[in-house]
Amino acid sequence: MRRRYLDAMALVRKYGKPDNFLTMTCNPNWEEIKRELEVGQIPQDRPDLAVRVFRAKIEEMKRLLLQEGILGKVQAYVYVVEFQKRGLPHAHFLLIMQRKYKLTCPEQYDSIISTELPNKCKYPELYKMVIKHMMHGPCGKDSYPVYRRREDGRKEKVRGHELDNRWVVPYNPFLLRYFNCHINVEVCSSIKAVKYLYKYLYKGHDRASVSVNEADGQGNVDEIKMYREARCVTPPEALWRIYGFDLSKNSPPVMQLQLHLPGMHMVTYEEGQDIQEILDREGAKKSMLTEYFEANKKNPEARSILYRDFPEYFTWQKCKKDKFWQKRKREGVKQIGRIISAHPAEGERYFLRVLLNHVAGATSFEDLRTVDGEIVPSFREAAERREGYLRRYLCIVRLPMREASNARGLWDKHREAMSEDYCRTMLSMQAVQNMVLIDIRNMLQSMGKDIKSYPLPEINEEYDSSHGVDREIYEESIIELDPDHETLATSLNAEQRSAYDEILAAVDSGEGGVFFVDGPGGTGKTFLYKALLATVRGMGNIAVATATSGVAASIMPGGRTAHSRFKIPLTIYDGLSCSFTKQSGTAKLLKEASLIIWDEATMTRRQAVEALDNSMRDIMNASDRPFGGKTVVFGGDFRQVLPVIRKGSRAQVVDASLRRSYLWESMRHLKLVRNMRAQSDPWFAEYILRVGNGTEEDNGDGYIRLPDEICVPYTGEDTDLHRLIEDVFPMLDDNMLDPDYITSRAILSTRNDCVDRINMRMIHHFRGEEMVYHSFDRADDDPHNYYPPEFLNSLTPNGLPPHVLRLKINCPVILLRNIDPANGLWNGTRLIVRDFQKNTIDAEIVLGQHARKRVFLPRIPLCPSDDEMFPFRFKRKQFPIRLSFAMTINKAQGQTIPHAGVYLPEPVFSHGQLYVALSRATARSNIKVLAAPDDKDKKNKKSRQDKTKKRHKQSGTYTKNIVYKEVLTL
Ligand SMILES: Nc1ncnc2c1ncn2[C@@H]1O[C@H](COP(=O)(O)OP(=O)(O)OP(=O)(O)O)[C@@H](O)[C@H]1O
Repeated sequence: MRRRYLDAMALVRKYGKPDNFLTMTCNPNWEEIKRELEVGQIPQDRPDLAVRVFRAKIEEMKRLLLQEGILGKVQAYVYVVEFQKRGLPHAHFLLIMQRKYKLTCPEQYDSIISTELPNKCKYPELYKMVIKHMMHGPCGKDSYPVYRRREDGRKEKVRGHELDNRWVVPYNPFLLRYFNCHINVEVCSSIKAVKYLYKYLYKGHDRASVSVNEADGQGNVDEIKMYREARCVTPPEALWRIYGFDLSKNSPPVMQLQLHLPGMHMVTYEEGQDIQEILDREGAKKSMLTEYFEANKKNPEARSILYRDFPEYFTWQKCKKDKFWQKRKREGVKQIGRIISAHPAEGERYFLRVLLNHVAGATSFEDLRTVDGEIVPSFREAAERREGYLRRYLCIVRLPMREASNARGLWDKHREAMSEDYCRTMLSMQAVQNMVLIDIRNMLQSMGKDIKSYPLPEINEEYDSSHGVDREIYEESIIELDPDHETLATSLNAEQRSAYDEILAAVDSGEGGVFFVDGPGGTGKTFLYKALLATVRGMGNIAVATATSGVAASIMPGGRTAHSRFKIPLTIYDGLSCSFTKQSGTAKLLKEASLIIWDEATMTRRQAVEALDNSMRDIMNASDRPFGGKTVVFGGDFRQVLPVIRKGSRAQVVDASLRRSYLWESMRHLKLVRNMRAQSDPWFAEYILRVGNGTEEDNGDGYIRLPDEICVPYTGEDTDLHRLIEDVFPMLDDNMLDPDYITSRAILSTRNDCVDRINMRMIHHFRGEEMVYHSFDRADDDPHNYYPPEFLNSLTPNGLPPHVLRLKINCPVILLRNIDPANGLWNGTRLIVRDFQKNTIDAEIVLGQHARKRVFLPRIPLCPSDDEMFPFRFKRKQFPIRLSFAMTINKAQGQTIPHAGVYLPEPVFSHGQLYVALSRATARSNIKVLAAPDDKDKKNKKSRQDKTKKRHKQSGTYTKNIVYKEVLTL
């Protein structure tokens, strides 16, 4: 079964790119079947009779689709007949059309798929069938286009409810009329939806028959035979006939509708014309769009018509003196409008188009930006606010931070608003409610919360497309394969290739193996992981991608942090196990997985890796084999900073590293040496590597010389820091609105207090009004109030936001918690603040695969890690962000910072810090370092003076480099 599913996926990949597929779901009409069988009731003991009739109908449907080509010529197809436990069969089709017959624009969708009540007088039979079969839906999926659903005021009473076009399940009039049963036909443009179609293969239904076919092996239906038999009907003809259009005429013309931001429409003029004259000309300020607004102002009846449908009801009049929309005298004129396209990268113009395509009746640009009576600053925000998704996120999901008991009230109050998007894709009320609840459940789950702790309505699991499959496995199965990644394997270099072959040999043999891919930055570790993931997933197997940090995890498709994926407990000790049970979805996922990847393993404590080993041996019932005999690939670079052990000695730090694990010896070490990153400054790349390896010559005290070009001269004055800031953020005033400028720069330092100092300075200079958010701090187990709030407020533990968070619009921030990994909100995600709400911050993700996404950040209670060792349980309620003009070197590990500054008022204090700080840059020209001579060594003042003297005698700037050579794998 699985094989067939994979074959189907292969077909989709082969023929489906880059556009879309048609999916169909058919349920039998029992009345019809009983009539055909000439029975009043289908005998309980003879369900096969009904199935036989249904099958015959499916055969007929195949004939129409594949031979007659009623929806267009089919390149390849897959169909599944599913027998549910209740005994009701369903048929599902996936059709991949030949290139010429792919549906690429809304007009084409609308010609094949209808989501409207047909004309009752013209097509009375079809009308009845739509009411009977198509007014309730299986369930909504994403990746489908938004079909035309005119709000034409027509309603029908169905099962006691007044329903209008919004309640019509997408259907094809011809097929519905022909078969008189529920047939949902949709266009989908994502592989996700195809996977959805096959979900029951995982669900393990009693019986299912699947057929996967390339039309005739060469990709053609037998056209010659069809031609001879004169049965080939082109799809528009078949459909026009049903619609009653005149076949002799061509399809209706398309009118391009202007699209522009306020005051930015085009004006035509002739060479030599006076600019002022052109601007003063009558009608110069008018465009189709501005006049659409005007028409809406003047004609109340126009307000139910979308801009793109306007040409059907109005004609565009343009003469020398004036421009306007005039009401058509004749109704029923087929004139299709199409709003000129806009690419998402165009930002506001794109969102303006999205709004125009969904909102009818706007009377001005401002009106379009009005949501719930409030004018929002941008079209983007207006478009997003209209999405039920965001409302769900805001309403319930940010609730864990408030009292869960509010949930029911909020649900009742905002249910409709939260359902907007699902209502649009049309479902029964019940289905909409369930889909929304399932979404909320998933969002909560990704934040580690359980919907059951909220007094919300019960979910009917039938509506969950992952129903019956453990969520972990379902999520892995719907990871989209990037076609580009499938070809990576062919471009691996020799070292990568040999690692790739070895790892895959372990996967293929089923014997398993544990590997450590050892390579400094730029040697193509991520490249190798991507190739491995694509190959293993492409074979239909499960590959689990994880990394120690969220930032690294987000680069891999389907990547998760190792802690969340493996459920590694926060408190780490020897002999630890993961906290999932043998029956859990996580255990099943890991058992099924053919490959597990854990990147940046050098940054985690060995006990976390050992916990995974313990649990894997347990779930695989193979106590004598590392990781229970799975293929597990670790990766990392021991030159980078090691796991943080608060106040830990060198021996303790080294002991916590993976290098000291009992697993180390059983790992096969695969070295990557060749730097694959384009190098503009090879000397500097070599230099950094020497710093990391501890082979750069020092002055005898562990101090190494920094290249002169990168140093900001140290004078001991406050102006030094100012200079560093100027170097890293040149002309800040002119550039502060440019997100690329802001996020490609940061100053790194060793300690939080230095970082805070720089951030304070930067935000002070940043233009705009300041918003200050104070945290609520408390000590949970302090009944006698030993720790007053002023004291708690003064604490700045690692990983926690400050008590006083000062922000301005457009300032950069970094997220400190994984609050919604599925939507790119990791610990380490970099964002730009876009607006302030009362209890949320509106921000935009600026880097990585979720870049440009707008998100709302809630205030949440945060606790410091156990390492902080407070004698009480400290809780701070604050937005989980910090300013990120400056950040600690540890936080910068894994971040891309093309223009970095390094501020070392004190020398680095742990292994790998200098290497990590310097290696953020790729050339001497894009890094600046301000390093103070060491004056901390107060114990031996004299020796310090001697050393300083000695250092001063040496020309150039020296700074400390700490390398624990015992962990390196040179
Ligand atoms: N075989 C290859 N062919 C072409 N480009 C490659 C190859 N291997 C790596 N690259 C490119 O080199 C650059 C560095 O690779 P990659 O990001 O995989 O390295 P890395 O070891 O993961 O680095 P880091 O640890 O700094 O993230 C990337 O731009 C990548 O696309």
